[in-house]
Amino acid sequence: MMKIALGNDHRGVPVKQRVIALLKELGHEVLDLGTNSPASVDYPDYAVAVAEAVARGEADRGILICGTGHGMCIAANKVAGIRATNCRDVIDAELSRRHNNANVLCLSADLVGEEMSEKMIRVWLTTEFEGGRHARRTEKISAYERCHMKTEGHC
Ligand SMILES: O=C(CO)[C@H](O)[C@H](O)[C@H](O)COP(=O)(O)O
Repeated sequence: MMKIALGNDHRGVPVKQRVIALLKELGHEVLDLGTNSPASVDYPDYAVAVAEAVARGEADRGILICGTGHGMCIAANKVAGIRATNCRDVIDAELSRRHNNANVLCLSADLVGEEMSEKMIRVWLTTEFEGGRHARRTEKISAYERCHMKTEGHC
């Protein structure tokens, strides 16, 4: 079982409640980093909070939800050690694990139904990274991070 950090903007609040119920049903621990209000917020604040929790090892994986998933994905990938992918179907979610070892799953609250989001989460949580040639590629990303990215601390 894993500890999953969750973050969302105002558009993701209802989907997040479904995601929490699913994760608990599957026996995972949830670290809910907000928001839990319909008031408008800025997605980078939640993307970075979740990404840093995963990068620091405070959570095993992260799930982020905004209107499209794009903003969350762009922001989360600014944190060293994060491989966030914005997925729209089950194959997408599976390949993001098998080939990319994705540790943050970004979801669209507006463009993907809750049933599909649940299916993607089930697959994403249970699919292993294949390693091999894919590990060589993710290691190149890690090498870039080590050379060019700050690994801790905010500006
Ligand atoms: O980040 C996004 C787009 O890439 C998300 O869809 C946001 O949820 C969206 O931009 C928020 O927009 P709003 O009009 O302020 O609700």
